[in-house]
Amino acid sequence: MKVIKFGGSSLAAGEQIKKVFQIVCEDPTRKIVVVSAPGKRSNEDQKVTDLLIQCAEKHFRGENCAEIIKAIFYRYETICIELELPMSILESIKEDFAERLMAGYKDKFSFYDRVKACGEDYMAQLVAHFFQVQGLQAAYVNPKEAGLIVSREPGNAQVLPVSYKKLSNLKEKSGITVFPGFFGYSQEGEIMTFSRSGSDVTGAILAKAVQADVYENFTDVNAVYSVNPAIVSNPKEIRELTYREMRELSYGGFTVLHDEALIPAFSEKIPVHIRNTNNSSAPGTKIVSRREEEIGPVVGIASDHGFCSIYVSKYLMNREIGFGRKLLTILEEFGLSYEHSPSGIDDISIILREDQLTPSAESKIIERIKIELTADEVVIQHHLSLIMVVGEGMRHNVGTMSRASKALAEARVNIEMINQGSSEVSMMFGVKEIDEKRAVEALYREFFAPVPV
Ligand SMILES: Nc1ncnc2c1ncn2[C@@H]1O[C@H](COP(=O)(O)OP(=O)(O)O)[C@@H](O)[C@H]1O
Ligand SMILES: N[C@@H](CC(=O)OP(=O)(O)O)C(=O)O
Repeated sequence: MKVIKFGGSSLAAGEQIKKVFQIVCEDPTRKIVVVSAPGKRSNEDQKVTDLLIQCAEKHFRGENCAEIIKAIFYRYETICIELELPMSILESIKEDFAERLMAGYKDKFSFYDRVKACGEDYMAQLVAHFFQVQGLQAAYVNPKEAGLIVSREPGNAQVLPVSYKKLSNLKEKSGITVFPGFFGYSQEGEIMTFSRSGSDVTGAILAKAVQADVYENFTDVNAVYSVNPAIVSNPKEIRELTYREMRELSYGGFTVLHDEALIPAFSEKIPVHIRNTNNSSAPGTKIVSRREEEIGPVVGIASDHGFCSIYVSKYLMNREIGFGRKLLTILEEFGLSYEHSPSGIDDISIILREDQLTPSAESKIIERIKIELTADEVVIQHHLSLIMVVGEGMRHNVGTMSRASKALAEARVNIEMINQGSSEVSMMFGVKEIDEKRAVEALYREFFAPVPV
């Protein structure tokens, strides 16, 4: 049995949904279909999820949402027209939406989640209906009814282990199950979404629950490329990656797959196959435990911006028991999560996403570190990008770090910090945001091919 997930780009318009139908019909083992909300039809377009977020925020502020609601339903109406579906299906969806806006809520973020989840929920209902009209035995299944129970963390939910047993019953269902991605229900019965792009996570959870032979993730690219195609044009396609490599790369900025989507698949050793809805004959990229082909030392270079670093130095820091714990406790008390913490004898840097910090929190943090830890120096550096150079081959290959740093030096990129994961599968370079593109191009040139700059 295969679990097959289609991203927003594969569901943006009727034309795309017809391709989805063809793909599902091509293989009778494709039994569970996870869908996202309609994505962008062009670069200028908006994702339905983004429209829903704007709507929820406006409604929460007590502003008039008529225009934005119109824009949301225009997307579904267009799809119904393109698929020749009866407009009556939209009526029940519109009623449901009005109820969701009006019903009470515990807090702002759980209200947002209830609205955000509509994108996937309505898409799954339309897709199931379309499949039925085409003569396929198909049914929409709601995550609550199926037992997808998640933690009560609005916008950042995690699946609870209790879900798997109940979800495994989906295996027994006849016909095609059409399942909305991106959200589950808390134990109290509230809708909670995963973090953005979380339909990938739903697909992986279902693949684990039903012990699928493969989790197919259909998107709009022929493969996972060795570098983001928005940075380097026509980059090399990757045929096979290990779970570990893909997790590092997704975390590092390969938005093609959510980094948390690898965890359920990895624990059950279910291969993940990234494929293109617009070119289903392309071989795609397989993500597996062990790679047949020896590539490397580097398989991919990912990058992301929007980081800052808190640099703390104190003479004899290495001898002070509990220094790191106390520092992290201060950050914890401000509700901050951190990404990396490269350290030296007398100094340590904590790297975090800067959108978590406000200017006032920033000055309070600096003050507390200076006073409570009697630090000699505390400096926050903003606008950093992190570049992850990833490959299993780096573990038994000498000189990769020196090749990377030489390439960066030749491109006149100053390395702000370096960190090598203990697994030796990745190296991280912190650079200024303005240098990110140049740095990635230089590393790509060094490890893969010449890049016209
Ligand atoms: N290394 C990479 N390989 C392939 N695609 C990448 C990579 N890095 C970023 N992407 C982007 O990921 C996009 C696909 O992910 P996403 O937009 O979330 O698709 P979907 O709508 O199918 O969920 C691609 O169109 C591409 O722009
Ligand atoms: N629609 C949600 C969840 C998702 O997975 O979308 P996509 O498959 O388009 O990345 C979002 O935009 O975050």
